[in-house]
Amino acid sequence: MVHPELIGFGPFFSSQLSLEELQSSLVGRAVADRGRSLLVRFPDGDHPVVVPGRLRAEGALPVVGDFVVASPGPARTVTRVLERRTWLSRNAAGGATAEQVLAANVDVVFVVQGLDEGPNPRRLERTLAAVHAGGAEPVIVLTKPDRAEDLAAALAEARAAAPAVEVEVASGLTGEGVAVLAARLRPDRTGVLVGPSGAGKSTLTNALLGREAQRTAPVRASDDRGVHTTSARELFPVPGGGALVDGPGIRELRLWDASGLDATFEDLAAIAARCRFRDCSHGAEPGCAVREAIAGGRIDAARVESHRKLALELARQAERREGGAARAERERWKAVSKALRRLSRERGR
Ligand SMILES: Nc1nc2c(ncn2[C@@H]2O[C@H](COP(=O)(O)OP(=O)(O)OP(=O)(O)O)[C@@H](O)[C@H]2O)c(=O)[nH]1
Ligand SMILES: [Zn+2]
Repeated sequence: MVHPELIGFGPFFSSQLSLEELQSSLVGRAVADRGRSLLVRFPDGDHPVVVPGRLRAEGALPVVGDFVVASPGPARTVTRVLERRTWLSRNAAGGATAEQVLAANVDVVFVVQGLDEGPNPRRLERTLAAVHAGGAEPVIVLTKPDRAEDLAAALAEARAAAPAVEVEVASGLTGEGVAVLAARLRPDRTGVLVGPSGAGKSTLTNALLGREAQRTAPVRASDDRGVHTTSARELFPVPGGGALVDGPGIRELRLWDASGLDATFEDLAAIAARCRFRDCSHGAEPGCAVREAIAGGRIDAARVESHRKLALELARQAERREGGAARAERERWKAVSKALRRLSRERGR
């Protein structure tokens, strides 16, 4: 049995399932996450599911976009979260260095910036690095073209910050470019819009979903408290194909891992490969190809500086994280040696 109602369900996921699971109605996709409750779309309809504490302990909590397997029965319980193909994550708010996955199995991330403020290359680089880290395809979307002082210059600036990323111009107000973005979600890809407050994400989302402009989308599903409006991350089918994840908390992505950095700075990496020293800091070392490229106007000094800052930030994060892991390991060994001492005391008695 195929699952046409499970947008984005394909071979990557079906190969993780047994034949029985595939034929059951117990495979679904999480479509709404309200913090404490999770709504899952199954072939036989939407059901709120129970998420066992075991998954929390394993750090495998399902989020919007995840494909899950549930146990049968009136209260469906998630027994398994399928391996994610991609994800969108940020550091948990509040500065703790814990990763928070905002949405799973996202194919395309629209990185939105408003042309009233102009593209912000440094912010673009930071966001793109976070997107690349989760494996999704980024697309830069410049909104409010009517507010641009110089549209061509703005486009050039955005392209320079992300040589390998497509740049689109779109407006949810006039409808310009909306069809182009919608086409990127067909036939059944999952997209998400990220970007600073006021950039035009809600306006674009409404245009893509073909719904009335509104600040908060009413949640159509109901739970035991009845239909209500809430701030949840939610997956909406897009007319014409695909889906869009919408909801709070997807504003400013903070970096999580370094794997996205190289993809964002491919041009710099290519130049740095020609530095005489492999660990060149592009400071005072002789034979530095990067300094040469800056002097020759082939790369922007601000872009090199941005890369240096992001790399440093990642190194600090990694250090903090490893510090935490080392502490946990010490505690574990303390507990083990204490238990051993107790054991040997008891034996000695
Ligand atoms: N001039 C102009 N204004 C636009 C355009 N698109 C959106 N806006 C306006 O920009 C303002 C912010 O748009 P939103 O869609 O609410 O922005 P947002 O990114 O969702 O903001 P948050 O919800 O705070 O994250 C609104 O007043 C929109 O009407 C556009 O193409 N041109
Ligand atoms: Zn160098």
